[in-house]
Amino acid sequence: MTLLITGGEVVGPTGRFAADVLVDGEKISALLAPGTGPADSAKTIDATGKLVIPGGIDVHTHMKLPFGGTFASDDFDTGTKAAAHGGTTTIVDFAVQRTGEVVQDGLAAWHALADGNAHIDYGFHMIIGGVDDDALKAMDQLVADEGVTSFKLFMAYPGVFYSDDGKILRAMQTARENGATIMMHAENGIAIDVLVAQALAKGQTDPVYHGITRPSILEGEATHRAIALAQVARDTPLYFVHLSASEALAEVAAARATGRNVFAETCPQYLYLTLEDQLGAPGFEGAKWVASPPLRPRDESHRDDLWRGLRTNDLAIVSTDHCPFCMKDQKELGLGDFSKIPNGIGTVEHRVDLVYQGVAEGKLSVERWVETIATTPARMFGLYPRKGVIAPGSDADIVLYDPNGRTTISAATHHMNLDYSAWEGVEIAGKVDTVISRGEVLVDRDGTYHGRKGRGRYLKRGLSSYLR
Ligand SMILES: NC(=O)NCCC(=O)O
Ligand SMILES: [Zn+2]
Ligand SMILES: [Zn+2]
Repeated sequence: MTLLITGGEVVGPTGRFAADVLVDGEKISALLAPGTGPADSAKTIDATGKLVIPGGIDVHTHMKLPFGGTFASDDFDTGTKAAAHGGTTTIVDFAVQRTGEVVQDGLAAWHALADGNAHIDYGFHMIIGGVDDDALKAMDQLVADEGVTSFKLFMAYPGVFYSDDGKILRAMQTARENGATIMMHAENGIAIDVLVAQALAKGQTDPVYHGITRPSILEGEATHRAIALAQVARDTPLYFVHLSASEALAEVAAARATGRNVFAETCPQYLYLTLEDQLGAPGFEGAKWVASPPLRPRDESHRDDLWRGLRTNDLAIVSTDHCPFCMKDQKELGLGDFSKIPNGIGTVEHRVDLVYQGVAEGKLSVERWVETIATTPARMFGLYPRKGVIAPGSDADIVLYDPNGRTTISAATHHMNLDYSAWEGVEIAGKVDTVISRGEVLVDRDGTYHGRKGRGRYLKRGLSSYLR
């Protein structure tokens, strides 16, 4: 079946230009001069006045992540349907291995969660929570056979996912040999645990102390240490997830200035929200925004520095770290003890809009918007050019975006399985108009959903094509 998208402005790595897009089946078949497409297409969509962009790719989600005695409230059905509504047509989620567990069993468990349930295409990173000889061998096997080419390590969460510097170095050395990318949660978890215990001992139990006991300098220190370890491992490609702090960004920028394979993402919560305004909300309300790293102080330069980092490409990607927990029965596990609040914020449905708001406010070009939400995620994680670009031969994952539309975010209208919105009431000067996945309209102009669970396919990812 052919689909012709007419009258729009295509946005891609080479800039923005007027072109019609011809889709044949699941693939883009041609970009055409406006008005020159075939008259007999089975379906035509008028994209006049719309931006025509590659489907969003969110490379950091945690559907059903086990955390703090519960599980993230979105599964691959609800979470990927919500993603589609927000213009994301691919996610890369995190399969989990803990100390003593077999890596391949963790991957199989995530396939069991996702296969047959996802509405959009998906891949997996692998969390390595227990670095040992078997896990290091498994990394090679996942790269060679399973299409898992990126592995997340944690310098935080002692006793849960934490790896010491020796384990990190061994995993980096393994990745250096098999071509994988190491993804790092960079916070000094050992020092943070001391600060947490001291706060609780003083009766400081409100959510805001989650932020106060994870100071940004301890993200900066861990970032520096991880970069040094990667250098010792002969410049293993190193990607910092959910970077939140100026100090961490400065470390990444310094390493990149010397040509190192160091990359980083940030997330919308760090671009917009703050310790005082959200985490410091009255009573237990701040639990809605408990995530690690935490939201940073309003009057420090973190948010401005992160937007600048997105412009300079010291920050290459915006992902969500979508890890939602309902207030009822989940976040409430931390009533009276902030350290028991499950960590995570739900944003997978709003990333495309929230980053576009940066364009609307003059903080980001429309080209950088597309690069950071779709093209670079595809290149960084071995999905390009199948995904991440409007080009002949690429999957027909296409979003029409209305720069003249308006969006108001609310739990009353969102599709995530979450009993509140971390973004309640936020106004976006723009709107996702139509969402197409492999040539199929999932969300049409009036918001009707046409997708279905199980249509999403597992993506065996290649190695990064973004290395310096
Ligand atoms: N970030 C967070 O608070 N929860 C998800 C797990 C992780 O990314 O560290
Ligand atoms: Zn993390
Ligand atoms: Zn995460």
